[in-house]
Amino acid sequence: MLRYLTAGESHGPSLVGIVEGMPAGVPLTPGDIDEHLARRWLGFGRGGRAKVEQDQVQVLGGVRFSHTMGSPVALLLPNAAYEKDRAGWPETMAVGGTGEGVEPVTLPRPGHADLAGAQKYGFDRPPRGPDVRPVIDRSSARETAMRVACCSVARQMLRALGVEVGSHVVRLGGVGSDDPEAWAERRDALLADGGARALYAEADTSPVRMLDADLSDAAVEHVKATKKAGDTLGGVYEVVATGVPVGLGSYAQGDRRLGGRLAGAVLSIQAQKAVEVGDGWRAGRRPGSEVHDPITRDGDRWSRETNHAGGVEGGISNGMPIVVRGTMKPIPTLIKPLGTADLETGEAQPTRYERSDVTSVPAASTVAEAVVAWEIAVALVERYGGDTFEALRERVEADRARGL
Ligand SMILES: Cc1cc2nc3c(=O)[nH]c(=O)nc-3n(C[C@H](O)[C@H](O)[C@H](O)COP(=O)(O)O)c2cc1C
Ligand SMILES: C=C(O[C@@H]1CC(C(=O)O)=C[C@@H](OP(=O)(O)O)[C@H]1O)C(=O)O
Repeated sequence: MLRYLTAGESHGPSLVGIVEGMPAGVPLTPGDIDEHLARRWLGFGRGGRAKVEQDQVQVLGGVRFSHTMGSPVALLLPNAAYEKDRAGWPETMAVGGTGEGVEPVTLPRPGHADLAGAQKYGFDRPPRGPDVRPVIDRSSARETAMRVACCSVARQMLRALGVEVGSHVVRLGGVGSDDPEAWAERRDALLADGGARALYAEADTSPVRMLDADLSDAAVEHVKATKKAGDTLGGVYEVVATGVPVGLGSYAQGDRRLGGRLAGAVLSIQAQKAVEVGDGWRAGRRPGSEVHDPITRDGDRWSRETNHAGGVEGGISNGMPIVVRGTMKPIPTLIKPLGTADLETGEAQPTRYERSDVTSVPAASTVAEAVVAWEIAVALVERYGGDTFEALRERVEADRARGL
């Protein structure tokens, strides 16, 4: 069984991660992980923290001679912010510190985890509060850096099997579209050329990870204007996986269905509010004759004329590219104040602004890539078994030889 856990606070010393169940023999270097960590920082609209962090992972266990060993892969990612950002913090906010001199935060932000988290863990009242800092520190999407690192281990396994996962942003606030027909031609040309890796490489050349140059320019202007207005933006992105074998997931139990697992993974990312698989919402508006993909026999392979299903039928991968779209809400920290109330006094107050992203949709798209890759890897190891990578690959190749 493949699984991972992350730990660590956004303004603590480090993030840590453990990836358990990776087969022995997967090629892996720290650079393979750093590639995706750097991609997570791409994207116009991020705030001051982007200038502080230089994410470079340390691999502390589970890898020797640039290959996994079947033992847990242990990862460490120091937070540069801990030392660089706030003078005096490391001492007073350390595990054994007193918090002295660090002002508590008592104005919870609408849309962030502040209030619900403080109520849940008792930081809304003495003796632990009122102070939402501990909530901010773990609910922060800083955690996605370690998630990307953990999932990158799985991506290396997938890559060695010819499976790639990529993404691109299709809407930033009011700019872009939710209709896949608007970008299908460009996307499919890239996929035909170099699979999902070509898709993400092309998206990475845009400051907002959009494929269309005019839209990309318009989105940058939209982010600038939104920032000037003291506001924030959400958006929509699409994740595509290519080279996925037939037969991952199952209809046999609800929790084994691939669509649910992919959707759950995307919604597990901070600030993600909706997911579509294939045609998604549009499938509900169209007759069956325009939604179901005609089956064809292509040489020794079964195929589909179209891919409205997004590569998943009956909760199982069907060999077509897997297509998932996610919607991210706007960032909850705004320069323009929102209404809140002070945890100490209950008095109505406007929110207070500290540095923040204006939009993080481009970053979120890379995190979604990572978690989609992870779910595909989990389903792949479930189907093919995974003590050694060589045995896994042999089984995948045997299936491929019979057209799966
Ligand atoms: C990559 C990424 C970066 C984010 N950056 C910020 C940020 O700078 N400021 C902020 O208030 N929220 C940011 N968020 C959103 C919050 O993390 C998120 O809204 C919060 O954890 C509450 O969780 P929820 O939105 O899932 O309810 C970011 C989210 C992601 C995925
Ligand atoms: C640190 C990251 O994102 C952070 C996510 C985040 C939030 O509230 O989710 C708030 C901001 O952190 P800070 O308050 O330190 O500026 C973002 O920068 C990261 O992506 O690595």
